[in-house]
Order: sequence, then C-alpha cells, then structure tokens
Amino acid sequence: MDKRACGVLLADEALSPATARWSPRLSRAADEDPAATPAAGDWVLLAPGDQDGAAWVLTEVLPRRTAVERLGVSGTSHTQVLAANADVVAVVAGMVPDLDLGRVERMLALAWSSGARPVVVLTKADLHPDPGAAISLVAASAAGCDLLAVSAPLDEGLDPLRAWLAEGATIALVGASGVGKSTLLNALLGDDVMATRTLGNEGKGRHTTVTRELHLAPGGGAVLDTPGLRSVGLSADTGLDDVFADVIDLADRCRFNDCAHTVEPGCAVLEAVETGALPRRRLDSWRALQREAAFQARRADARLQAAWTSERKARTRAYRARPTHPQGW
Ligand SMILES: Nc1nc2c(ncn2[C@@H]2O[C@H](COP(=O)(O)OP(=O)(O)OP(=O)(O)O)[C@@H](O)[C@H]2O)c(=O)[nH]1
Ligand SMILES: [Zn+2]
Repeated sequence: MDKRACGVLLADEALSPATARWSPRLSRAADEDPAATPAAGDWVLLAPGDQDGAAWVLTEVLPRRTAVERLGVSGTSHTQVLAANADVVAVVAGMVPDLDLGRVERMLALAWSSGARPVVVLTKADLHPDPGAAISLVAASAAGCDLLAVSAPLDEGLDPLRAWLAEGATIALVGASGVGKSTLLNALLGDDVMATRTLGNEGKGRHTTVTRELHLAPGGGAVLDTPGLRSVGLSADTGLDDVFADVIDLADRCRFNDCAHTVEPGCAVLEAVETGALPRRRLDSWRALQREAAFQARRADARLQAAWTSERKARTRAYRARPTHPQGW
C-alpha cells in the first residue's frame, strides 16, 4: 500500500474496510514528526475523496488516549507510535529458547509509559520443563502488572486475555520476532483471522480508526499486532521507575541521598545485591536503561533548543527585513 495511505474501518454498522489517502497537511506533519503518522489503533477523521481515485482522505489523527512509542529508527530523538489507544499492552516473550529478561524490562518500560495496562505474556509454556521457574524469574520485573504463562497450541492460559477482549478491550501485542505473537493472535481470534483492517466512519468529520494491524475479535474487542521488534530504543520519557520500583524503593533507603550505588557505605541497593535479594543482572539492566533514557532526554532537549534557536533567528531576520520608517518621521 502507498506509504501515504492506510487501511481504515469505517464506523458504519458493518465496520467496512476502506483505504484512505493522507491529506497534504497530514503528510507534512508526518514528515516533520513521525509521531504524527497514523498508527494502528488510531481514531481519525475522514473527508470524502477527491477526483483522482481515493474514496477517502484522512485529514486528522485524533488525540491518542494511550500510545506505545519507541524511539524512531532515524537516529533522531523523534518517536514512532507502534500502537495507539490500546487498553492493554501485552509484552510477549518466549519461555524458550531463552527468556531475555533485559528485553522484557525494556519493552515493559514502553508498556508502562503508554498509559495502558501493562501485561507480560510468557509464551511456549508447553516447551518449558518448568514453567513455574520461568514465571519466578520474571516476577520481579513484572511487579505491578499481570503475568501470564500461555501455550497457544494447548490453548492454556489465554482466558484473561479473552476476558479483556470480551469486555471490549483493545490489546496491543509487542515483542521480538518469533516469540509467538502471530500464534497468540490466531489463538485469540479463532482459526480464520479476519482480514486486517482499520476502523473508521463515513462522511466528513466522522470518526474512524486506523490500521494495517488491527484485528477485530469475534466476541468484541480488538488486537493490535506490531511488527517483531529487533530493537526498541527508549525515548526520554519512559516508565523505568515502574519497571524498577523495587530498585527505586531500595535506593530510597540508602544512607546518602545522592548515592550512586557503586561503593558508598550504607547503600541499600548494594546490600540487596550482596544478600541476593536483588539480582545483579537487574541492577545492571536498570543502570543501562537509565543511562539510555538520560541520553535521549539530553537529545530531546537539544532538539527543542535547536528548534527554539532557529525560530528566534527567523524572527530576528523578519524584524531586520521589516519596512523601515522613512527618515525624519
Ligand atoms: N510449542 C509452542 N510453539 C509456539 C507457541 N507460540 C508460538 N509457537 C511457535 O513459535 C514460532 C514463532 O511463532 P510466531 O507466532 O510466528 O512468532 P511472532 O512473534 O509472530 O514472530 P514475527 O511474526 O516474526 O513477529 C512458530 O513456529 C510457532 O508455531 C506456543 O505457545 N507453544
Ligand atoms: Zn545506594
């Protein structure tokens, strides 16, 4: 499909699928900021199409209730929206071949900062010799959110997800390639996954939801599939404090307020590592992700700073170029 067009579901009775071309204004906005690009799950406004073929023109993306955002891949501090308006963000990870806890923590940070309810779904429980052990391994990272172990082929552990769908929730699936997102999607939606489509509504100014990756569940609700993510860069504003609430709690108990948890006496974090209460891996993961988020925060600052500077320069130029009053006025 044309990069400047997307599938929509019209908000008519049948939720008819259609294609909408972006308006020139939306295209410009998306060029400037990738986050303005319509994303799976977005609600949008459509206008009737023009002469050259397109039935609908997508004129506006409505404000998002929630958004799973990762750092754009273009090397800037811009973010890219992977899923919009989800009620539940499921971080999907495979119990086998190996459980990548660092990746789960990274994706959970995105899930927490999305504004939706974060859930960890551990797949392939049928292939793991001791699923309980895998769950315990993830428990600290998943503190404060639901943690599900599922097997799609055996249809085990899917009930909570089905219950959310039945309540009409939209569930976004995020996870690395091969962890079983498509398999999970099929298990949730039944054998014949409906053609991927996007929501919408007829007529100028009416509502629509966008997506290539939105699947309506037969009993209600929807699943947003995201591409298998090799890397997800954290943007500056992430939910790290939620993912690492236990470490933050410990840090609050250090003797010194500015404790760096490296060599300080009375450091509650290091003590917990020594006693084994806090896995060293988790402390390292927290440090690495924090450094990354701080770096992105500085870049985002630099971007704002640069935008402000160029705006100021433009204003100065405009001021200098103004018609001057005649002498002796
Ligand atoms: N035994 C078992 N196999 C599973 C389970 N879930 C997924 N698989 C298998 O794992 C492989 C990868 O699953 P996919 O669903 O294609 O993974 P994905 O996350 O959609 O991968 P991408 O499409 O690359 O993003 C497939 O061979 C699935 O059959 C499970 O719960 N149990
Ligand atoms: Zn400390």
